[in-house]
Amino acid sequence: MMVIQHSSLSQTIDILLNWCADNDILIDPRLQVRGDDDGAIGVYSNDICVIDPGTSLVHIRKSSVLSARSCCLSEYMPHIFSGPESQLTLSLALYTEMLNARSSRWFGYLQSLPSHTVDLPLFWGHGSSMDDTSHDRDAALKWLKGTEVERCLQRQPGLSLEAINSYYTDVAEPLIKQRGLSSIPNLKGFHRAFSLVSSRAFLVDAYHGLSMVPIADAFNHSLENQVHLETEFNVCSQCGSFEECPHDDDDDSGDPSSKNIHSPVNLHAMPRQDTIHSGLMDFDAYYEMVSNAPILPGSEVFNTYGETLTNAQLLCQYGFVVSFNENDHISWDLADVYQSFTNTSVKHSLTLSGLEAGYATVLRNLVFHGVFARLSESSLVYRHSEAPHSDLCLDGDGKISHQLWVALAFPFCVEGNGDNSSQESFDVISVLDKLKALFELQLAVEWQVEIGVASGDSSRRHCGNPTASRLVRLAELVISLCSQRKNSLGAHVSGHAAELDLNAILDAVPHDMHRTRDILNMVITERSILDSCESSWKELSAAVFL
Ligand SMILES: C[S@@+](CC[C@H](N)C(=O)[O-])C[C@H]1O[C@@H](n2cnc3c(N)ncnc32)[C@H](O)[C@@H]1O
Repeated sequence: MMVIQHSSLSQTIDILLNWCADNDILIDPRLQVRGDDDGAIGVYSNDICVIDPGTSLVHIRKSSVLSARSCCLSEYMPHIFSGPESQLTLSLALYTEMLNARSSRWFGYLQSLPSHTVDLPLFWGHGSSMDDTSHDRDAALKWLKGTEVERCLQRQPGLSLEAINSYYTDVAEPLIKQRGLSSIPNLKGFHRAFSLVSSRAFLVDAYHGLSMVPIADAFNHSLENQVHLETEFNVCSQCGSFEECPHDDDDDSGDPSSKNIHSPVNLHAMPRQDTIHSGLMDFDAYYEMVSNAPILPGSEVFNTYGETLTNAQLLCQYGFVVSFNENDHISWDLADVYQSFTNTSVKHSLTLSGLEAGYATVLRNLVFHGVFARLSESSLVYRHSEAPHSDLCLDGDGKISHQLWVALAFPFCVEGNGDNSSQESFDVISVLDKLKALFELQLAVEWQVEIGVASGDSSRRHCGNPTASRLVRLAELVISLCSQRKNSLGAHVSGHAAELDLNAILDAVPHDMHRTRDILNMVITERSILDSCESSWKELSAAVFL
């Protein structure tokens, strides 16, 4: 195993920067790579002037990135570019170089990486029960039940601890032992490599795929960010060529547009100001970190690891959370929604597959039918366009996504369509008409609530109206979905999170139990989102007056 011989973070950074110079990684002199008191690295502006957007600040020679293509065991590795397997393959690539220690051509870079396994929830259940963090880990694991963190962990079965351990035993260890690297491998070391890949890797192009990119990975994350990595993804997947190459003929797709199209990832339409090199430079040989916002003198320069990442996603992949995250939301899948029907008095005759098929059909036809033409007028439903994991969610204000609204309202609107209501075929137009009428009525009632006319003649006109009855049942479902979720938060803990004074519990947790504190803060956020949604729909339901 590699032993770091340096005595301080600044020495580590010096070694890194010397290695960068030797490996043709060019950093604008107005940037400074610096350590902080916690031993972490960040990038800062050390200029006295603002650095303009569109400035190319770091050039990273493509051959300097560490990937399954470039590592010492490359010829024995599959080249997989996406999905869980690409993370495992890159972990193996990184681990082999870590085992090579000083003889690795990335030693100067590797010695600058965190020397411990990044603290991902994935590993919390499997640390030593003897160490002084075990109490914190155990408490955090109990509180994360039913939260978005648990859902994040479950969403990637291919990257569960069991899957990682099996990959190590079945693939990584045998290959490393067979090739006889300088150090003996062990599972703990592989976990560290995996955690570094999870928290630092970039998908750069069709040749290197997921890669460790020195210096690009020294920037910390913020939603208010100033730089991003720019790469040309569509290079030749066999030789990395940006130009025409002999492998072009190997592409038998017959689609000429699939060959060597150089559409950049993260392209910002700004004039480029290359300040590093005044002479001739082969730009195709580099990836670049480019500014996308003004960088103030002396400030830290941030990248974003994803514009839509929630705290649960940040914690699971990168091991940290931010204090206020506007992306935080609560998600369900269709099976959860279906389950909620059976937990209420709402009668329906749908099967889960009927709901899945109906939901998909309705979503495809929504726009043409204008169901949500007046969506912007609603204070309870929002248009959810980004769907990295789930469409069925509540946003940070407790509004439901239009997809969740459809999934919940569909059973009431499909009933009465003959015997097909439990089948996968139904009269689409009739269902869309009912959904539209339902949403229009909801807007009218929302308006009544807003102006304070929650009783009186205007609402009595809903009496006996089947659309009004659907609206009440929809509200019942939303309320039930929220309360079920609240009851499942920290489900193990004596008493449901829904009833506990979570702020008092948080106050009593010592500050060094940061995992428990982070998770409790998330439980508090999730409960307040659910409370807010539940109370608005109760108010709406009370205003319908059947
Ligand atoms: C790509 S690295 C960034 C460089 C890193 N600070 C280092 O010392 O090498 C990602 C890691 O930096 C830390 N990090 C990045 N952004 C952060 C933020 N906004 N708050 C707290 N930690 C952050 C986390 O530990 C994360 O796993």
